[in-house]
Amino acid sequence: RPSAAARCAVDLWLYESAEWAPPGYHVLCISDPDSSSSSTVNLWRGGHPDEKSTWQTKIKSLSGFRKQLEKRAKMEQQEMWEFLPWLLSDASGVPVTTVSALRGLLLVFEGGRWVWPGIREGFVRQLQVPSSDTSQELLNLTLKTLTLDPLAFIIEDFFDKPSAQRMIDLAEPKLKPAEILTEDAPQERKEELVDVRTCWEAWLSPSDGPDLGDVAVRTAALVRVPRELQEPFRVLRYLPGQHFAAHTDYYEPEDFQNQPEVSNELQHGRNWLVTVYLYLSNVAKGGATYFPSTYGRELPSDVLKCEGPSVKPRRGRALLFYSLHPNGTPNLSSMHGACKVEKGVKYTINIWTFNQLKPEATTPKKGKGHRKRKSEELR
Ligand SMILES: O=C(O)CCC(=O)C(=O)O
Ligand SMILES: [Fe+2]
Repeated sequence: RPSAAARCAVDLWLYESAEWAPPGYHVLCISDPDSSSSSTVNLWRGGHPDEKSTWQTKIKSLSGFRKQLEKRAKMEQQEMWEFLPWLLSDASGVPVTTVSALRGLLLVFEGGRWVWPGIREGFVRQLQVPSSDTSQELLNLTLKTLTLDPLAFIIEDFFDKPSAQRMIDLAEPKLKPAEILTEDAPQERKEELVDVRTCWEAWLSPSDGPDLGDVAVRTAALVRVPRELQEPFRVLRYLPGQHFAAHTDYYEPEDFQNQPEVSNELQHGRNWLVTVYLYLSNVAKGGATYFPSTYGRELPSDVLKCEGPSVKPRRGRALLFYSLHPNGTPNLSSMHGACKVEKGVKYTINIWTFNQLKPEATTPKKGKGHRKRKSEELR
């Protein structure tokens, strides 16, 4: 009989070394039941190649198996599961909802959402996503791991050149200097936020044009999180000399201390999960997106200092990175910024995806007293 590893092709799913496997991710391989109707379960806790455990079990119910798994994987009970239960999924991202789907390779994401495993720096994964809502065509994509902490991936040819130009043309008349509104942040934080970004911005919606609609569909398929959790797209334009200081895309509770609505959401575990940046233009010099604090490295004292792994703007290229760990907690290593453009003009589209919808209870019922959220301004 083939080994469990061979049967389930776990090599595509296990981290090469345990050192930087992120919290809240587990890999499973379940054999079909034998004559006594028991199945063999192999669990690689943490996605670590050397943390394997094996047991026999008669699987009777999905909830029973999930309880078993919570124990075996030593998952910590999370309050957040009330709103977004941990995810048990097959390798194509389909959640397991029946006992009969409990077989073969399965993945656990304690934060309740799919998070692409990095495996190792430079790892290349092939996948297919629908090209658009309206066609049956599939687009072949290659996900290349840039860093394991944060989990960041580069994708080439996520959209084509003519569509990049059309998206720029749509955004151009709407561009305005990017504003930073920080009235709710503590004083010292406000000072930090001055001069954070000097680029111009425009907001676009996926309904503004077919290219944007296609990109929305592709992004949702790529990150395996429904489109309803995407926010409107932000286009940024950087002229020579313009930059975006290092920051995180997830919300820091302290920036929302006077906005009970958002604070409450954060307490429920609602936050930004994943960011996809689309590079719409080639830039002759400068303008790379950089990660100064990978692998928990101390933040540079100068948030404008462009250092660490980086991604050069290139028309058609996309950068995908996670602000949250697979267990749903924010990752400070996801800090990033945009180096000053030195020559050329950089255009990007930022697509942010939340991990969950607003908890019902926190949705304001009345318009009065409902303040405009400052969220976008702080990102
Ligand atoms: O333009 C970039 O490369 C990064 C932009 C960014 O970090 C943001 O919009 O949040
Ligand atoms: Fe950002």
